[in-house]
Amino acid sequence: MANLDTISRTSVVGSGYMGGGIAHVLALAGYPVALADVDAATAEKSRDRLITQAAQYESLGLFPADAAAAIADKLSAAPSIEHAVSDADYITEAVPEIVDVKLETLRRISGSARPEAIIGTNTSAIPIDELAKEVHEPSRFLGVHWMNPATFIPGVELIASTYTDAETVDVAELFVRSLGKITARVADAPGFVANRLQFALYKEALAIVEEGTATPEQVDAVVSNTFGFRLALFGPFAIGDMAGLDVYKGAYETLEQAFGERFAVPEVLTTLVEQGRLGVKSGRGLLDIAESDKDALLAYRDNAYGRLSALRADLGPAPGL
Ligand SMILES: NC(=O)C1=CN([C@@H]2O[C@H](COP(=O)(O)OP(=O)(O)OC[C@H]3O[C@@H](n4cnc5c(N)ncnc54)[C@H](O)[C@@H]3O)[C@@H](O)[C@H]2O)C=CC1
Ligand SMILES: O=C(O)[C@@H](O)C(=O)[C@H](O)[C@@H](O)CO
Repeated sequence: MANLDTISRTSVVGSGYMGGGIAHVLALAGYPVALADVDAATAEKSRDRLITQAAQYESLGLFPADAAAAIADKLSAAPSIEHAVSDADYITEAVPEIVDVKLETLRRISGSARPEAIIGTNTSAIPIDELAKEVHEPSRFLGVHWMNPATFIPGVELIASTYTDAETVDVAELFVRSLGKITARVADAPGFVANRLQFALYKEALAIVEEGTATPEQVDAVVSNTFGFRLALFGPFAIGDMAGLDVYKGAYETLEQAFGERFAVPEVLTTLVEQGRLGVKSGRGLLDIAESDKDALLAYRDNAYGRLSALRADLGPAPGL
């Protein structure tokens, strides 16, 4: 049975944007965090930066009282990668998204870490199987994809490679959840789920701008105030089931006429509509939402959207955007 008894000391290799945020979360949870970077001086500067940032977050009420002192107590700057990982039980790799840099770093990490130490790479899109080839004892290696900024985004993707031991995934999931994060296990495909979808959207948004349909500012306003607003609370399939898959099918037919194969009506959608599985309005859609939950779900939705609108009104517009 997976448990956290085996994790007491952690290390973050690559103490930049993501590694720094992950180090904040680990330190706030009470774990010693050994920071490593390109050299000792950079690791030391990162430690200073993270303590200063923690004090700022604390003053803003984003971190608990005394967070900066607690983080200062837990963060250390290691003289080397090898030194940082030598006695760590859980190691985060967060060096730049350059395959050769990651492979070399993972070779160094896994060559110096204890064989039972778990190593999680924060890669955005590189298949874990590809990175595993340079990892000594790859059964303890997996993708642990935190989102930017790691401190405040709740979701973390967990990606096992062909070599990852099931126990490793279980312990990593238990650990990341114990840090207050929401984990999702996904298969080892390039971009996993988050970036595969995020970058598909981004490319279509660029096409909209390039063809003159909207400016970048208009695209951002539409997305953040329409379906992006909904995505803060529900995923695309829940949203589709609440909208009505017959409506989705009709919209795809229009888009297919305009844009061709790229927007062809998905076969699964045609099948569901033919079966009368339109979503909440017909009892079932792509998801198995129980009929008995329908009213409560829609009531939850309306309340959540109303409260999210109030929060956004309270926050006001983002400066400069
Ligand atoms: N920035 C983002 O929005 C997100 C990035 N990621 C992924 O996280 C990883 C890190 O990205 P960022 O934090 O944005 O990069 P970053 O550039 O902010 O930080 C990378 C850190 O690694 C250090 N570094 C570079 N080469 C090194 C080496 N050979 N050994 C040790 N340290 C080295 C750098 O000095 C820097 O401190 C990448 O794989 C990236 O794709 C994942 C989610 C979001
Ligand atoms: O957006 C995020 O935080 C993650 O999905 C990422 O990995 C980033 O997109 C990164 O790839 C570039 O910011």
